[in-house]
Amino acid sequence: MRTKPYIQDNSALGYSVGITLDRFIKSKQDDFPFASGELSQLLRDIALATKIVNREINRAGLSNIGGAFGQTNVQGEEQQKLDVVANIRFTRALTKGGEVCAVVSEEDDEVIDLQNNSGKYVVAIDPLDGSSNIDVNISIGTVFSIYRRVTPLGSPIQPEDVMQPGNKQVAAGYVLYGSSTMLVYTTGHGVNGFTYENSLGEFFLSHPDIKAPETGNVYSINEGLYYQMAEGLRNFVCDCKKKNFSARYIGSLVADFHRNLLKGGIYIYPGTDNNPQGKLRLLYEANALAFIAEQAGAKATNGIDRILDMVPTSLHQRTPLIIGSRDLVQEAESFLNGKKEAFTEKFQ
Ligand SMILES: O=P(O)(O)OC[C@H]1O[C@](O)(COP(=O)(O)O)[C@@H](O)[C@@H]1O
Ligand SMILES: [Mg+2]
Ligand SMILES: [Mg+2]
Repeated sequence: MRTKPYIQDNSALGYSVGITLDRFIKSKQDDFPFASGELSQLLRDIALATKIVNREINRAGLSNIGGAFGQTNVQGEEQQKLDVVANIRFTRALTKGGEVCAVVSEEDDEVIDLQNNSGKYVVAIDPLDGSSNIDVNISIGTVFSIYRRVTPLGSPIQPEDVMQPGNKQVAAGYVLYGSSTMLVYTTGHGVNGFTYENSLGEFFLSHPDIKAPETGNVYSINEGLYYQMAEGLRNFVCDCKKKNFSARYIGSLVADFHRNLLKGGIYIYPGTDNNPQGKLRLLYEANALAFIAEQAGAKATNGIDRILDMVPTSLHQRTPLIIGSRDLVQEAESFLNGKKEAFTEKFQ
């Protein structure tokens, strides 16, 4: 019998779909020499829930799960039906997976104890980010952080399992439901992005080893808050205008962050006179994105401290967030701390 070696040739295909998320996760298990595969399985569970949520989002305009749910969450914000649906889908996937002992979710006032004391991991999640954009067909997201529990396996979960600083994350990621659906995650060994192929029902590696540009010319901030924020930040915003930067603000943190991560730019959600700690939540919004930002060479601060070093004091704690290209974040910090000459011409 004559044989010939297989030589991969994609030239006739037009495009190559490449490596699936599943296969990628498996290949990366070598990053954890003593790993038993549970973290890998947990990432797969999240990816599976993501596919289901993606389907729900896609057809929300045709089904009865668009619109308001008629209740407010613990933050006092009006829940959308998809907030609730996504919360159920993710929590259910994490419960069935068996690797997780507790979940902190934006949509639940208390920690959800999954009654699985052998689960090694704790997950903090914003099941649906940017939910005010759902009904107007604008990009939305999911954000998640994964921690290893610190108390012994088999014992009931304790506050210290849940209230860990961001620098203890073992993995974090986000999903962007945009013109395509993408899952971006890190396990502390760089950042990789996967694009969802609808008809195959698979995520494929499309953005390997993402590196954030060191600087950029995009600033993203809700300028309606201008007169309520610190003078230093106002001066920074004026400086961006003076430099003819582009203002880009979608109002979905994941989407704003993702654009700036790939193209260069800075995202700011400031503390204000009315809300000195801003709006974004430390445990399930800021920490995950800060971990990803740093892994991609970008920066994240609350204006004083590195986000990842903040020690949480409450479950739904908020924090100001300045995140994005390294040089721009440093610049904003300098303005905020009064080290830069104030830009005198006032923005009116
Ligand atoms: O409308 P604002 O005040 O600019 O706030 C926008 C921010 O609020 C959020 O929508 C909060 O997220 P949720 O939808 O998960 O509550 C962020 O995604 C976004 O960056
Ligand atoms: Mg959010
Ligand atoms: Mg949300």
